[in-house]
Amino acid sequence: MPFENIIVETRGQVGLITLNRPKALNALCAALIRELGQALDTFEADAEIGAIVLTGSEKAFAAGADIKEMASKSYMDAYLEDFITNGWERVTKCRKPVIAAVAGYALGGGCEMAMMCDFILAADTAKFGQPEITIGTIPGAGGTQRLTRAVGKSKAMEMVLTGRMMDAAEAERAGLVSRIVPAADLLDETIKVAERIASMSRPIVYMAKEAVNAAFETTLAQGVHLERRLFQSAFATEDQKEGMAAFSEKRSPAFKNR
Ligand SMILES: CC(C)(O)CC(=O)SCCNC(=O)CCNC(=O)[C@H](O)C(C)(C)COP(=O)(O)OP(=O)(O)OC[C@H]1O[C@@H](n2cnc3c(N)ncnc32)[C@H](O)[C@@H]1OP(=O)(O)O
Repeated sequence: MPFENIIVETRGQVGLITLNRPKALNALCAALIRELGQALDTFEADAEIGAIVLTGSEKAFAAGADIKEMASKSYMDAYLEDFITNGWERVTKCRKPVIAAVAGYALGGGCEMAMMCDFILAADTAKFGQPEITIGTIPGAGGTQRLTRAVGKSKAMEMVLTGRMMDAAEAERAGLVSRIVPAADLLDETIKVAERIASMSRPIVYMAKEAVNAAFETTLAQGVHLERRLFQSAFATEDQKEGMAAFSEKRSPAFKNR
């Protein structure tokens, strides 16, 4: 499928989506968001793909929503098109794990898009921020909620109220990113991580992702209850039998995704 704002490739069992509007620092225009949704739909439907990587360029993962495109919207435009919900949250609906590989700027909607992924690997050049306040608005794609859950109220509030950026080291200390990788190795390392996930049992990966995500949506008791039921369900899979047999027989498991 031809895309104008993203590059879509596969690397073995990994689906790779590269945001590709270099002149606008990958600003997230409506067409890009539409294309991203189509690419995610394709990878979700592809039985060969076990994990997805979303990345940008060396200079920018994404510098936010396209300011020039949204500047003249009226309230009624924003309300009727459900501006920012529509399409943006597609990544949060993926069952396959989506990893953000972030180098350079991840600002505004760029930071929000990275946070919608399952986890973030950051280059040492990464800079995260919610600078919407500096252009007379507030985060509208989940930033006030996901950043607060990721780094706590104090840091999130400071960033949202001042627009200050966080570098990669601060983002790692605060728990926003899982780890930092030298910029030159970011994509290879992220694909390696995605390949490892893709080599695991697909249904078990889905269960694990569902259980971790529940931690953000439920009480502790409800989350632990869901985890227990999913854990018990794993015993209904062929892959649980295979994984545990392979351990005892000191060999690698051959998962069948069943
Ligand atoms: C999703 C919501 C609801 O939460 C809302 C948002 O996301 S609002 C957007 C939040 N993001 C920002 O406010 C960041 C805006 N960009 C910048 O502050 C700077 O571009 C920078 C600090 C990231 C980089 O600065 P610099 O290296 O000096 O490059 P520039 O010359 O500024 O940019 C190069 C080129 O890209 C265009 N650009 C950058 N960001 C955006 C954007 N978000 N929307 C549209 N276009 C963007 C910039 O205009 C330049 O293009 P030209 O004007 O030279 O054609």
